[in-house]
Amino acid sequence: MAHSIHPLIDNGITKGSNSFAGGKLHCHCASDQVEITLNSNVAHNHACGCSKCWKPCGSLFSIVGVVPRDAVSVTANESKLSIVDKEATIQRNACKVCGVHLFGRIERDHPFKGLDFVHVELSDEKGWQEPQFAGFVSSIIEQGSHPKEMDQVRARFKAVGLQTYDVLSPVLMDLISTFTAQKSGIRFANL
Ligand SMILES: N[C@@H](CCC(=O)N[C@@H](CS)C(=O)NCC(=O)O)C(=O)O
Ligand SMILES: [Zn+2]
Ligand SMILES: [Zn+2]
Repeated sequence: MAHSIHPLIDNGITKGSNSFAGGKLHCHCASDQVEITLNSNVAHNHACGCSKCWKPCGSLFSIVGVVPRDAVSVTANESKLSIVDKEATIQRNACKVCGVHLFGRIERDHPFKGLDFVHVELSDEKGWQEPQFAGFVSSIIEQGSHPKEMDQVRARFKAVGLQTYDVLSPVLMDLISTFTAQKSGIRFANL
């Protein structure tokens, strides 16, 4: 298949480092780059096929992970940031000039509130957690991928050892449903 899944997947996955404690992200501008400093590695790093997550040019998927929002600071050119869609659950802060998304933040009541969504390929440092799974895989059809190519796309994730899901992984879906249940008044013993 001609299409790139994502540069961090296409040629096999490079494992991250458990001792890696963060680094800097930069947008794609040639000058006056927006710079984000992360004082943490990412968790739940994954490929996302949805239409809203930022993808590098020519790739079918985004790679996105989370960090505690307290670990995120804008350290240069903050004035170039703007929120892509203020109504979305994840408020994606993008560079107004190059379009790269620097971080996504949740302000409403949500199981992932307190975590920011980031793309570690925007960093030159090595050691970031490697992708753990692929989510929202079927969503690439909504952006024009042919339905008959989906088996091939899923096979390419399997070939590098990643499970594919059409929403999120079971761990994350269980977290979301637990939050929803607790909000409705259900109490779980021994959680
Ligand atoms: N099929 C839809 C799925 C969009 C979607 O639900 N994306 C997920 C994964 S990032 C999400 O949590 N979205 C919340 C948001 O974008 O604010 C699309 O591709 O646009
Ligand atoms: Zn930029
Ligand atoms: Zn997404």
